[in-house]
Amino acid sequence: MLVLGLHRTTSKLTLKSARSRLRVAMTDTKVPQNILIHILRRDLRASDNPLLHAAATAPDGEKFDAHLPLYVIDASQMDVSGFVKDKDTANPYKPTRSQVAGYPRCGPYRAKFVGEAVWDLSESLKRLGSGLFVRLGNLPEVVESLARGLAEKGAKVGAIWMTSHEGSEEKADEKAVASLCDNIGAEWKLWVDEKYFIDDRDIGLESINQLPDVFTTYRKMQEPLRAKPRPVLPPIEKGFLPPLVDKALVPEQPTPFTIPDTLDGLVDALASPVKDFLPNKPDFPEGTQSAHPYKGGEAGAHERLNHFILSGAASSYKATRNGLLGTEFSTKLSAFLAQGCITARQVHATLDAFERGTDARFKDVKGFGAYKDKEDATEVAEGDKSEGKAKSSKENEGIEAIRFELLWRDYMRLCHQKYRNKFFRLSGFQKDYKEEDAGDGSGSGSGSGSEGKPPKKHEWKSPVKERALPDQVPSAEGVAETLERFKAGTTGMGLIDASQRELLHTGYTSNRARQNVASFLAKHLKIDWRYGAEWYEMLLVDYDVSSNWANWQYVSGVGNDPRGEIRIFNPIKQAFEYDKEGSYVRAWVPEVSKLKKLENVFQPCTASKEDLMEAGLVGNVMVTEPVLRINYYVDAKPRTNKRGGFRRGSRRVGGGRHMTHGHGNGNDGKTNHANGNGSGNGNGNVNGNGQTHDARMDAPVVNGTTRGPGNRVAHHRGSFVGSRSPGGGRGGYFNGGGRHYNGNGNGNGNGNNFHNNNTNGGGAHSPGPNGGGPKYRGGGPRYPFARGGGGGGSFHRGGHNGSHNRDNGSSSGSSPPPDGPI
Ligand SMILES: Cc1cc2nc3c(=O)[nH]c(=O)nc-3n(C[C@H](O)[C@H](O)[C@H](O)COP(=O)(O)OP(=O)(O)OC[C@H]3O[C@@H](n4cnc5c(N)ncnc54)[C@H](O)[C@@H]3O)c2cc1C
Repeated sequence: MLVLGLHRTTSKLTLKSARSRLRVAMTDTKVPQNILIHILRRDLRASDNPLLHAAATAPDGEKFDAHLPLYVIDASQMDVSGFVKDKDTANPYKPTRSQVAGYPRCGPYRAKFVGEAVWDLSESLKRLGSGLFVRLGNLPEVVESLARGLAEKGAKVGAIWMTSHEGSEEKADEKAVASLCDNIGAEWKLWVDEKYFIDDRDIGLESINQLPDVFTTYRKMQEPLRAKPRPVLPPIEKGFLPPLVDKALVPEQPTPFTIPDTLDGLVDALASPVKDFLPNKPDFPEGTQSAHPYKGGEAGAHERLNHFILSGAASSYKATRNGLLGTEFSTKLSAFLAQGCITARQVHATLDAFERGTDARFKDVKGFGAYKDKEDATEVAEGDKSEGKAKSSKENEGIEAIRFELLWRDYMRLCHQKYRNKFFRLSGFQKDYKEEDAGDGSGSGSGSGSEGKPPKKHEWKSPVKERALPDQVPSAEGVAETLERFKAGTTGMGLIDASQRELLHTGYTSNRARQNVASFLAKHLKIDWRYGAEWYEMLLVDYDVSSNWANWQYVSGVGNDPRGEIRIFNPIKQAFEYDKEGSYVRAWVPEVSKLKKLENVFQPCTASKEDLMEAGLVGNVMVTEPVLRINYYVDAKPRTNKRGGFRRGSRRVGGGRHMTHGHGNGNDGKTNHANGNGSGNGNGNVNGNGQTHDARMDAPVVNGTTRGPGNRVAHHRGSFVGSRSPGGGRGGYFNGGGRHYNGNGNGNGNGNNFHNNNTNGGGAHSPGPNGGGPKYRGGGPRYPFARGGGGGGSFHRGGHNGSHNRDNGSSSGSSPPPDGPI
C-alpha cells in the first residue's frame, strides 16, 4: 500500500498534465471519451457475467464508447519472474510467499489453470467482437498506469467496474481502485459477485453478522434450494459489447516484463517458475491417472458439466461423492467455480434443465425430465396414476446433493465475509479462548463439549522455535521434519500419503481425502494447521480463499464445525471405508502396492518382516519411522505389529448393519500423548445431552477415537452429540481427565432415542437404552456410515483391555501400544 500511496501522489500530478493534454485532444473525435475499464479477476467467463451483460445491454445513449476488459496477473499473488523478457534482468517484485510457512502462494497447477482460463476468456471475448488486455503487476498500479497512459493520448476513462471478491488483499485493491476513480473523475462500480448459488441479495440476512454459525441452520433458512438461484443471464450477442478500445491507445506492459501472445507461452511463464516447489518430489506413479485432467476456461467448465450429466455421474453423485479415484465420482467443477469460469447458478440451470427434461442434449440419460413442479406433478398424477408419475416431483438425489454442496461453498464464503481475517488466525474464527471463560456456557456450537464449556484451548505444535510450545514433543526441529514427511507423502499413513502425493502430482485430491489430511495434521499430529492450509493454497488447482481456510478451520476444530474438537478422522478406518480394495493408496504410493493385506497397505509399518522383504520395503522410512502409528482392529484382531505390545480388544457388533471395524488405541505408559480408544457400533439415532444437530451429510465416522488418560480419574466432559441421521447414532465422548489424555468411548443405543448417553465410554458398562425403533436402523442406506456407538475407551495405561461394553453395541477396547512418535 505504501508503494500505492506514492504512486497516487505521482499519478495526481501526471493526471493533471494529462488532463490539459486531453483538452487539446478533445477535438479528435476518434479518441474515446467514455471508456469502460472492466477489471476481471475471479470471474473469467463471458456468459452469465453481469458486468459484461450490463455493458452489452445498455441503451444506446448510455453505452460506453469503448471497452477495456482487463486481466491483471497479480504480482502479489503469483510468481511473475517467468514474464521477465531478458533473463539477466531482475524481477522487481518480491517473491510471493505465504505468511506462516513461506510457501509460494500459487503453485504450478493453479497457475496453469488460470493461464488457460484467461486465454479462453480472451478467445470468447474475441468471438463477441471484443478482446482482453492482459497486464502484470500490482492491480491498482496497473489500472492507474493504464488510465494515465490513455489520458496522455487524449482518451478518457468514464468508469471502472469490478466484481467484489473476498480476501483482504482483494478488498484493499477494490479500495485503491475506488480512490483512483475519485482522482480521475471516473464512475466507480463494485458489483456483487454472482458466481454463487444463491445471490447475496436473496439470502434474507439484514447483516452478515446474522449469519448462523451452524451450516444446517443456514441451509434450513434457504430451503428449498432448487428454488433459490436467480436465472442465468441471457447470452451476449456478437457486436453488442462496446467497441474494444484501440490497442494503440493502451500502454504496453512495462519492462522488464512481456506478456506472451500464445497460450503455451502464457502457461509456461506462469507455471514454470513454481514447478520445483518440492525438492526430490517422488516420481509420478506409472499407470496412475489424474482425477483432474481438466483445462481452465469457460468452455472446459461447460464441457465437464455436460459430460457429468451425460455419463449419468450427476444422478449417482450422492452415492459416489466420497470416492477417491477417477474423474467421475464428483463433479470436478471446483477449479472452474473458483476462477469464475462458470457460475453455480449456471450449474444449477443445466442440472435443472436435465431434471425437467427441457434440454434435449440429455434426453437419453436416465432421469431426464423426471422432475415436475408439485402442481404439474399432481396434475399428471391425477391424469395418469397408473404410471405413478406423481412420484416424478421427487428431486434427483444426486443433483440434490450437488446443490447441497454448492450451498456449502456459498456458506464458506459468507463465513469469510462475517469473520474476515479471523479466517487466518491459529485460533480460528471461534471466540478466543481464555482460561477464565471455562464454564461460562459459551462453547461454540452444540457439540463441542458438555455443560456448554468452551472448547479446550488448542495447543499447536510449531516447527519454529519461537512459536513452539514450552514442553513441545517433539521439538521444533522434529515438527519441521514431520512436516516435510507430511508434504512429501511419506508419513507411513497410507491414505494421507496417497492424498498428499496425488496433490503433489496433480493439484487435486478429493474432499474425503482432504478431510482426512487436515484432521491428521491438526488432530493427530497437533501441528499448527495453517501449515496445511498454506500447502493447499499453493498446490490446489481449485484453491479458493474462503473454501480452503474455512474447511481447514472446520476440520481442525477451530471453525464452525459444531462438533469441533471431537470430530477426529481415523485415517485407517476411513481407508477401510472408502478405499475398500486399497486401489487409491496403491495407485499413489506405489511402494506399498506389493503388500497384500489391506491393513499393511494403509499402514506399512504393520506388515510382517517377510512381507516387507517381499515388497522391498525393509528400511523404508514409512516403515521404520512412521510419524504416527494407529492400532486398528479388523475381524476382532488387532492389526498392528507385535511391537505394539497390546492385548486384543474385541469387537462385538451391536446390530449396526455396516459395522465392520472396531479400533482401539492405547498407551504404553511412556508417552504423554498415548491414546485409549474404543469403538463399537449399535443401531440408532442417539443424541447425548438432548442436543440435536445436523452432522454434515458427509460427517465422518469418528467412533471411539480416544486420547488416552493421563491419570485414572476420568471425568465426563463431552457426553456426545449424535447424528440426527437415521442411519445411526454417534459415539459418546468422554474425557479422561489428564491434560493430554482423553478417553473416548462411543455411546450405544438401538433405535431412535434421543437419550442421554454420556455415561458410556471408557470402560462403560451401560449402553444407552434400547430403542430399536424400526425407523432408525443402523447404517441405513441413506447414511450408511453413521453409527450407533458401542465401544468404550480405555483408561488404562499399558497392557489392559479398554472397555467392556455389554449388551448392544460392541466394544473394542484397547490396550495400549505406543501411538508412536509424531
Ligand atoms: C481441508 C479442505 C480444504 C479445501 N479447500 C478447498 C479449496 O481451496 N477450494 C475449493 O473449491 N474447495 C475446497 N475444499 C472443499 C472440497 O474438498 C472441494 O470443493 C471438492 O473436493 C472439489 O471437488 P469437486 O468439484 O469434484 O467437488 P464436488 O463434490 O463435485 O462438489 C461440488 C462443488 O461443491 C463445492 N463444495 C463441495 N464440498 C465443499 C466444501 N466442503 N466446502 C466448500 N465447497 C464445497 C465445490 O465448489 C464443488 O466443486 C476443501 C475441503 C477441505 C476438507
